[in-house]
Amino acid sequence: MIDMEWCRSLPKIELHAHLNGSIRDSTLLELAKVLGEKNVIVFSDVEHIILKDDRSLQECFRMFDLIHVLATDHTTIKRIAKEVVEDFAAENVVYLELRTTPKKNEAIGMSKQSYMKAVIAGIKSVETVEVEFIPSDDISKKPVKTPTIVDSFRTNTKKIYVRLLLSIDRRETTAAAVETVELASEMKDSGVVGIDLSGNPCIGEWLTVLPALKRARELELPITLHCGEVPNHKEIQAMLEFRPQRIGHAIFLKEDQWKTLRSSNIPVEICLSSNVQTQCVPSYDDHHFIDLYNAKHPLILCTDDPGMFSTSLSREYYIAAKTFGLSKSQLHEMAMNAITYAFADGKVKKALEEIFKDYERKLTHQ
Ligand SMILES: CNc1ncnc2c1ncn2[C@@H]1O[C@H](COP(=O)(O)O)[C@@H](O)[C@H]1O
Ligand SMILES: [Zn+2]
Repeated sequence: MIDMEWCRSLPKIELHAHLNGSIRDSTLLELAKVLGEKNVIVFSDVEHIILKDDRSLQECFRMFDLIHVLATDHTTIKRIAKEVVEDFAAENVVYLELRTTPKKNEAIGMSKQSYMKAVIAGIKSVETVEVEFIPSDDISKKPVKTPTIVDSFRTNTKKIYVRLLLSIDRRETTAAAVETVELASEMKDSGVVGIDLSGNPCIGEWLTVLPALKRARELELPITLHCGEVPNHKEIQAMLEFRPQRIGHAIFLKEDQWKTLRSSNIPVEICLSSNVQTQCVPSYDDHHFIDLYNAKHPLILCTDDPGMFSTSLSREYYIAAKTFGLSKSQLHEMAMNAITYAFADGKVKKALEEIFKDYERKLTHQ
């Protein structure tokens, strides 16, 4: 029988998770309390908003504006990055491609660079699990031999690979978007593996961000786009023609756009809870996951915003199993296939394949 425990024990690959959408409620409440005491916000109003379930898509973006008020400074960003990695690792996520929008805030001396430095400091300060983040310098500094990821699984100590995507917010100007892309390129040796386009899909124009995405392509940075979260067919068309390495969501595609997607083989990051809770998809049963799955289209189960939608990657696998009647071996295969679509290099992918092989070996010996 497939239960949550089984889904948790399965090694998993997360390719679509936003840092500020992955914050624990308890941390948000704690941050809100501090700002409430300083009279920056009214705690009781904010408490109610944080604990609310089932937000519409537009309510989500209002919530993100609030989160960005609560989690502004470097210290808080560092703390959040640490907790988010620990939480994913606790779900047996063995490779996490975490995305975040580098933010500038002159009032507190924050630049896009210093924001990212705080994120990286957070990842490096994780305590509950071994983090493989920037292998070359990290490992050479370690005095004792670190176990390989396969060793870790044999002894049940955990290890997680973490890589970063820098997000462009659709509200940003072309210049700000280009700045993010240039920063991503500078940070290729610091764990950044690609670019994401996200933000409120009702705001911003494709042509505003296109120069930045073209620049990313010139710099050989893989790209993933939030595509079709709202029925903007002209934009969906332009995005598909751009041929990104991956897309997220892919909800409101017209018949001919489905055909284009299918023949393009662009992998789709599927976020079941996110799509249903925001009412972009009426129910799990109606989700396009199953059409893509049956058509053997490349897809990856992801959380989007586990904090915002009170979910986890294990739970997303469980929902897929329950809704679409998938077997253990189908879930296992889907989790393993995600390796192919990660933006990490070949060496990391090989190590991840080993983890899955080892997991299989363990299963057959049980
Ligand atoms: C629900 N579906 C979604 N659609 C589009 N963009 C989303 C999103 N969920 C999150 N984001 C994007 O991620 C930011 C929060 O994380 P970071 O501050 O970058 O770490 C949001 O402000 C939004 O731009
Ligand atoms: Zn997203």
